[in-house]
Amino acid sequence: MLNFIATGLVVSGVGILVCSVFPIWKLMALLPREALRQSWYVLTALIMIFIIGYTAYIGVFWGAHERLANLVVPGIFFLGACFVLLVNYLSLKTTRDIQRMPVLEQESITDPLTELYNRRYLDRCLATEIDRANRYGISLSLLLLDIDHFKRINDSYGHQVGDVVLAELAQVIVNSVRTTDVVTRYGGEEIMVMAPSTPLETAVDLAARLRETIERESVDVPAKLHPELKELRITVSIGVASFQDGNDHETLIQSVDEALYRAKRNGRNCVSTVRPATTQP
Ligand SMILES: Nc1nc2c(ncn2[C@@H]2O[C@H](COP(=O)(O)OP(=O)(O)OP(=O)(O)O)[C@@H](O)[C@H]2O)c(=O)[nH]1
Repeated sequence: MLNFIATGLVVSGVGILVCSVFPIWKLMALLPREALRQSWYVLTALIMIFIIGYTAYIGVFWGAHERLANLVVPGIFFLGACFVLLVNYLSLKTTRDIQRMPVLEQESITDPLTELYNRRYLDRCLATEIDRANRYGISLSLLLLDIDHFKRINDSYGHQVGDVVLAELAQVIVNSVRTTDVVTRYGGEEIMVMAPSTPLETAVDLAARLRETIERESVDVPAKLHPELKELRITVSIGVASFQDGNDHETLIQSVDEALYRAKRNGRNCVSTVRPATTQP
């Protein structure tokens, strides 16, 4: 009976060691060429030597396990094999997690529909830019765009068409601003552009240019979403606000929100600031 148990432990150990090679193969496929591969080849070679050693042990000590104490070595063999499997599996999992980290980080700051940055990212960037503006006296402006009567588009053509409109609008905006500007999906159909080193007048010009471009360009609607509707035209209202000494995050956001509200109140499809000046189409 004890011989049977000892053989069972060692044979199971061999099986576990064989299995422990698979995580290494998978892990090596994930690693960049030659990076650390040598070490994993050495580990694989050691596992092969262990397997030979385990097998030799069975042959040499066949039928020699008559006392309970004789099970200590087969027991250690078995647990050693479990240890190797666990270490290899955890190494594979850790490597996968590390490789996924940049993807997860990107996903956590990206809006999936528009592929713009999300509000979390804006808050982070805005805090940094406000610090910079405060310290070095650099200008900083925000533009808040809101699609006019977007509810009507959703109600008339469906939410999927609304989603297409949002995604295309996002691309138009991204293609129209500087690469240093940060474009984010701020809310449902609101898009915020943070323009560092941009004074109010320049930001208002940018907003006017964006408004015109959006009014001029039509949104292509895929036939499968709405067979009769090939293209759709939209307009946006834009609020603009700039950083002034002593402004904090909340005040700046409140100002741009207020400016957008003014633009809506002034009849939509226009640009407005918290100051009285308003540019009409
Ligand atoms: N398709 C789609 N619609 C959205 C999304 N997020 C918000 N909305 C819709 O946006 C609409 C916003 O409606 P309102 O706040 O009444 O604004 P509006 O109709 O654009 O009117 P004004 O802003 O006053 O010109 C609602 O119908 C929301 O359901 C989205 O991700 N996809």
